[in-house]
Amino acid sequence: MESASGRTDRPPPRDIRGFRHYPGWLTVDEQRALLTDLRGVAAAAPLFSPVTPSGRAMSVKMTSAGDFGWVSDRHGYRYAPRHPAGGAWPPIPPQVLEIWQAVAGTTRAPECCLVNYYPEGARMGLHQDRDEADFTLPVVSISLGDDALFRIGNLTRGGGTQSLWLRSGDVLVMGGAARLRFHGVDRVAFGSSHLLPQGGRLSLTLRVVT
Ligand SMILES: O=C(O)CCC(=O)C(=O)O
Ligand SMILES: [Fe+2]
Repeated sequence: MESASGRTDRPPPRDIRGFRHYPGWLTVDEQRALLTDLRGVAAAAPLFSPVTPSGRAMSVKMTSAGDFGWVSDRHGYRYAPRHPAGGAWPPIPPQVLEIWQAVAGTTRAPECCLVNYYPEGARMGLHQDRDEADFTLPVVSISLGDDALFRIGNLTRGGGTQSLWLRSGDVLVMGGAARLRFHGVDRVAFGSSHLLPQGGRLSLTLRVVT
């Protein structure tokens, strides 16, 4: 079937512990177009360094698009209708919505597109995404820029894990019975991609929040 953007050769997914990995979903031209859209998002809603409830600064910088953005501070983790600086979040770019529609398997639209920027040395510890109201709906991630070593664990903390490299243009669907699996980013191979002039990695994660 032809996708909305006209490309007919989208790759089939690979199953890893119930997560669906689509290597090379986006062409390089599509990645560049997406990056242009994200510059617009970051201009309207600047990247910030979230602080965990325990007071530690996260190594990842974040912002969001959509009706809600994900924020973290001394008061905890939550979805918020406004950027910490007070403004509304910009709309989710149409190209991002198209990707969701192609892979998410739901008629609901995402309400949050969390944008994570991983500068050199940044990582994200193993965690579950459980601030959303309905775990029957997936979280979809899109990777841009440097390669990331992504680790998938279990439905509870501990136990064996499995890792894969997420590369620029890859899409990952975290849904179904795997929706609450622990996952994280152990490291980013800084300089492995030339997509971002300053290096580093961007991940977009799309979520239905309410
Ligand atoms: O950067 C990634 O690929 C994963 C991000 C993630 O797990 C999250 O934002 O909850
Ligand atoms: Fe996550």
